[in-house]
Amino acid sequence: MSVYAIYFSPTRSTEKIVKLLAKEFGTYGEIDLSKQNSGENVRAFKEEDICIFGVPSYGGRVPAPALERMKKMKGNKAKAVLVAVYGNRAYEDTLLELKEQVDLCGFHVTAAVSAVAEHSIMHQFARKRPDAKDKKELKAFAEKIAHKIKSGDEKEISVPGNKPYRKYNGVPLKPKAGKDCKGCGLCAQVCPVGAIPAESPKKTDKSKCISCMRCIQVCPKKARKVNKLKLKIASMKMKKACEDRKKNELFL
Ligand SMILES: Cc1cc2nc3c(=O)[nH]c(=O)nc-3n(C[C@H](O)[C@H](O)[C@H](O)COP(=O)(O)O)c2cc1C
Repeated sequence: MSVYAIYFSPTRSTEKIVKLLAKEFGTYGEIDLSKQNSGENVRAFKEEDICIFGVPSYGGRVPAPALERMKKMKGNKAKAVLVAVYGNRAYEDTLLELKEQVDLCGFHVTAAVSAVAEHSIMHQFARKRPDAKDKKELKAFAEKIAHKIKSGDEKEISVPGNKPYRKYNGVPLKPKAGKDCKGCGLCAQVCPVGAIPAESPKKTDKSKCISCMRCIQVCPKKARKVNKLKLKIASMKMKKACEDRKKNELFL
């Protein structure tokens, strides 16, 4: 039996949460779907394997590159645990969309989790989450999931979400490099969708950019930013929906 932490996680909150859950099952392998070439190879799993799939919610949906990169996986009835990580607004159809893809790949979905993490665009929402309370709760979720799997309980789960899925057209916040950019190219190397040309990393291809904010997070000079005014307006619009502390949930 092998355990895998499989995640799309541009700013690494999803990665942290998936690993926190995976740790409860012992040692685990990692598949990082944030890497541009990560969907190229066929990956086949065994029935006894446990795969923990984590994605952030983008507009209440699974980020398109994450879905695309899962398509060549062959579940062969391996057990899947789904994790939707969201920035304290809502995750709407994310778990349902993730479940449908994972089902299509031939996994058996045994549990699902929604978990709150600091908003990767508007950091004032869910700041510093997952915090100690979240971590304790997520650990308890993992124990319950492990118990379900160990006991051989194969009960199908249902997750919240509606069809047709919410429309998602991206967010109009595309990071740009300012005068502090030294052209080191680190952002171009790690961009999940190749939106930053390696030969001129000051530029961003807006048609490819998914606004994941990874380039801002990794820039050693803090030279990449989104438009301040647009960010402020977006934050004001989101304030009411994001203010109160949202909860983590377990679906077993
Ligand atoms: C483009 C984009 C769209 C987002 N949409 C939502 C959303 O609809 N609801 C929400 O609660 N959080 C939303 N968030 C916040 C992320 O889901 C959250 O910060 C998550 O932890 C980011 O995961 P990561 O750190 O693994 O990249 C969005 C973030 C980005 C970058």
